Amino acid sequence: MTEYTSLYIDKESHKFSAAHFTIFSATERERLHGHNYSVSASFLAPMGDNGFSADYNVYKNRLAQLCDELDEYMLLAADSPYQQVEEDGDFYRVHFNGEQMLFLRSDTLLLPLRNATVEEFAGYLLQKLVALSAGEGLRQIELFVASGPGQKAGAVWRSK
Ligand SMILES: Nc1nc2c(c(=O)[nH]1)N=C([C@H](O)[C@H](O)COP(=O)(O)OP(=O)(O)OP(=O)(O)O)CN2
Repeated sequence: MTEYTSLYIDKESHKFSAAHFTIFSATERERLHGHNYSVSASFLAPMGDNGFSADYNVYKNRLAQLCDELDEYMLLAADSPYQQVEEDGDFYRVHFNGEQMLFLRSDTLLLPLRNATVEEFAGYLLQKLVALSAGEGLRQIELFVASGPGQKAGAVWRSK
């Protein structure tokens, strides 16, 4: 039977600062604001004969890379059922409940998400982490995104 060990990466440096607003319904959304988001993850990896499972520095570097990709952007959900986003020259024009908002495209990431929430960010980053970690024998990865101390959401991937 394969022995598995869990590795936890929860570093203060794994964070990104971003602007967003959560959409609650067709008519309710938050005002634009920002967070210092933190990203952490756990990995279920096969234990090797010499008491070593997998180099956690590899996963630290991947998490840092994923955080960098989102750092200092306005994060917009492309797949919201309640808002429409169109390109308008240098801007994204966002339509929500009769309002229009303009965001500089160079400052904005239009992400394939239904909402700009910690649960959607966690799923998005997890997908990327799984792709980067393919073929490494991992059994499970759980990734968490926190919008502040004590409030976070996670997404889980399990190997088939
Ligand atoms: N399920 C979710 N609920 C909420 C999310 C989310 O991403 N997923 N996000 C928000 C807000 O955007 C915000 O991130 C949290 O707001 P709030 O907790 O009110 O404010 P603070 O982060 O400043 O926390 P304090 O406890 O007030 O310090 C809301 N819900």
